[in-house]
Amino acid sequence: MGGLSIRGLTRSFPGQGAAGPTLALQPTDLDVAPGEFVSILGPSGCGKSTLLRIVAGLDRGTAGTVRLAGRQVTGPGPERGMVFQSYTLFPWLTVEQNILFGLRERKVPAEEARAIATKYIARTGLKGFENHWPRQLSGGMQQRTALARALANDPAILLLDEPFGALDHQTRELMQELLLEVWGADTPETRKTVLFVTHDIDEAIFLANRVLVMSARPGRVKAEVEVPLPYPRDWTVKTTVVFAELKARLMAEIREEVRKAALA
Ligand SMILES: Nc1ncnc2c1ncn2[C@@H]1O[C@H](COP(=O)(O)OP(=O)(O)OP(=O)(O)O)[C@@H](O)[C@H]1O
Repeated sequence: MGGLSIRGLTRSFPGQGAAGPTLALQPTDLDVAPGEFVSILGPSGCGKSTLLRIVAGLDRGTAGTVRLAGRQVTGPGPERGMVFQSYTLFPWLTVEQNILFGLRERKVPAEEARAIATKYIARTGLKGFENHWPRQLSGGMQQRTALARALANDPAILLLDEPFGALDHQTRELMQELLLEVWGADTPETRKTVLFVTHDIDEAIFLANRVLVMSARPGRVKAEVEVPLPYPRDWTVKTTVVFAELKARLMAEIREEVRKAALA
């Protein structure tokens, strides 16, 4: 699946009134290998969402390049699947229709589209809820549907911006396990590349091959930590010494940045 290569990416937003421009992202380089799962941690306002939105093609960098599977990103495309923190299902469509949406847009034949939807409904534990409306679903179920909708398009990369941020703690932990199950259901060759933005250190470690820490604004990648825990993982890895050591390292990195952001 698609590897990501970012070179010299910056983003500044024009200021309003007397305020000068906001530099959201300092020149940033980042390589993510095909099938790699990378978490991005950083203090509020450090440019995490900006980075993800540019990779998604929903925003443009002020300078620099983003390439996915060798192709320059210039706008949104079905090879990039996104899930946001806020619930973004189409309220006038059922669970199944939401999942079918991108497939219909791409004119995938109806029978094939339905088979794909059925596969992801099963993988995300939504069987029996196909005909429910989003308003009838819990937050966790809505995010399962959003994940299934993103995966149904068979994207090269999944861009997840705090997808579990609005969920209660227990649901969030279940969703983390579900995400790893769904991601791990593919073979290592066909596994999706994932960029996962979060504020939660445990979540970042539990999910990823590699955790990046961004500096306070203007953001840049200031540290990266490999996570040497084998997959498949379940919640018990959170109780291991390796996990605790990684957490201590990342807490030290992130505390420094959160303090800088708070004093800025
Ligand atoms: N459209 C915009 N216009 C002006 N400034 C913006 C815009 N989008 C983001 N910014 C500014 O850019 C900086 C980075 O924002 P961004 O949302 O990327 O941060 P973040 O790390 O995702 O924050 P959080 O963790 O709170 O979601 C912030 O100072 C924000 O106010």
